[in-house]
Amino acid sequence: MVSYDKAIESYKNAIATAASIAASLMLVRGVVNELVPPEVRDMLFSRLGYLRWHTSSQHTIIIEQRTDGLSNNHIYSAVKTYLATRISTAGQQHLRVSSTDENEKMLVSMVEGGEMVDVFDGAMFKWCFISREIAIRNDPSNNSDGGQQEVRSFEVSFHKRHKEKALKSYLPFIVSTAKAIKDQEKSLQIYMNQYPDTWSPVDLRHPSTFDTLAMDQKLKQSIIDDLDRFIKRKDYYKRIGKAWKRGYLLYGPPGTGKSSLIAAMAIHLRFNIYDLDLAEVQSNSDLRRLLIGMSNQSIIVAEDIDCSIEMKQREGHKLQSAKEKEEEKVTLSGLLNFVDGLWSASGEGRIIIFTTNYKERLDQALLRPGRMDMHIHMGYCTPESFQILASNYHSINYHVTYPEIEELIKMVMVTPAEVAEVLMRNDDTDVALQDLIDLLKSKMKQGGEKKDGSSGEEK
Ligand SMILES: Nc1ncnc2c1ncn2[C@@H]1O[C@H](COP(=O)(O)OP(=O)(O)OP(=O)(O)O)[C@@H](O)[C@H]1O
Ligand SMILES: [Mg+2]
Repeated sequence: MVSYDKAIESYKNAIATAASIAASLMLVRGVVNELVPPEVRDMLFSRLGYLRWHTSSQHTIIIEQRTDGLSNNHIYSAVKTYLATRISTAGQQHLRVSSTDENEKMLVSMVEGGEMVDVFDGAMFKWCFISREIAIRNDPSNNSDGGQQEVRSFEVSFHKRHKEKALKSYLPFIVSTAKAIKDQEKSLQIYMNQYPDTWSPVDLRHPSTFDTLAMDQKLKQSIIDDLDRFIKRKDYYKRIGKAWKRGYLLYGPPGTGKSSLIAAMAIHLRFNIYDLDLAEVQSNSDLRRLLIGMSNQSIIVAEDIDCSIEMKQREGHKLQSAKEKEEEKVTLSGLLNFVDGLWSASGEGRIIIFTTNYKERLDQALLRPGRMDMHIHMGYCTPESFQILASNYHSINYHVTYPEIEELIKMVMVTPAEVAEVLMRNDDTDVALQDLIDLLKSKMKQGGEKKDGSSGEEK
């Protein structure tokens, strides 16, 4: 009984001592604020922060915006990006919202002194955003005449038993998540070549993604799988000593989505597109310079290859001098040979895509196995692709006119571009679908029937 009372007593004393320490710390802070110069004050408070670290079960990590007062701390920017996705708008009284340009997404962040809690792997992390003014020392040598500088930092507190987790898992997780977010937001570029050998970029604003692409679902999935497999195989290509590249030949009538598929592939991979206009390339040496000027992890596209260039066999040119070869007009096989030679050394993933409206016009040398890894046929609209287009443009999954439209689509040669155009022309779904029926019927009358009623494949 006695020992119990004693324990209570000493517990009360401990609380009283803690309270008086806290009171004196506050007092100290007040006095210090009044009397002590700012530089010393900052040092003192950081010592008090240090004290707090050791006397409580909470640990704190401070992530300052600048590492040595100058260079940006990339963990700080990663934390900012990451927290913007975790912030609960409901729980915050004040939030800051910003955006760097009109097309950028809004970034939500905490205001000074704001706090939020994030849970990672069962551990609780309390974040606080701090902004302090610190005095800049007089330094005549670099024209600095003192004044104040704003120092921003994030502080994250957690129970000391999570220290390992914080440093070894949580912070690395934040950095990699932020990188993935940035990669996703980074605007892709499409480069076009200009005579003789320069690339000029514009932002890729093509809205096409695999979700909005109207094509056979199985074929779509097999393309996505092929791209994903390719991206994972860097080491495999290195081991077998082959250039880490993959070639796709897209063929089909105009308006069936070949260019849309290329945009969807670029967006899926987050690769830039180099749209190579071969008619602008005068010689192999220009082509070589263009290929060298491409950035890593990109897609090179040559559209309408049946019209733009001859596919000449190079075997007939064996007696040429090296100079003659460089000056020679560009051929597709020359392009493919260059690509093999240049890219096997660089070890970076590249995709090469050729498109044509007339596969049968292409030289057999391009079609033989091993030249282009995958031949993809983009065909006329099928009931399945019609449904994707209707859902894209009118957000519907069914309508009373579907059976009639689908029957007609099975019989008529209509491209997804034609269907898309009619659906887009009218906001009223009933009217748009009726217009489509009219179009299909008039095509039918003009003899635009498919030879094979069900496949939707171009013959
Ligand atoms: N399969 C499709 N899925 C979704 N939209 C499509 C599809 N095909 C065509 N479109 C629509 O039609 C427009 C033109 O299509 P796109 O430029 O992709 O056709 P293409 O096959 O490249 O034609 P071309 O042979 O004339 O270059 C696209 O911007 C898109 O709006
Ligand atoms: Mg096209």
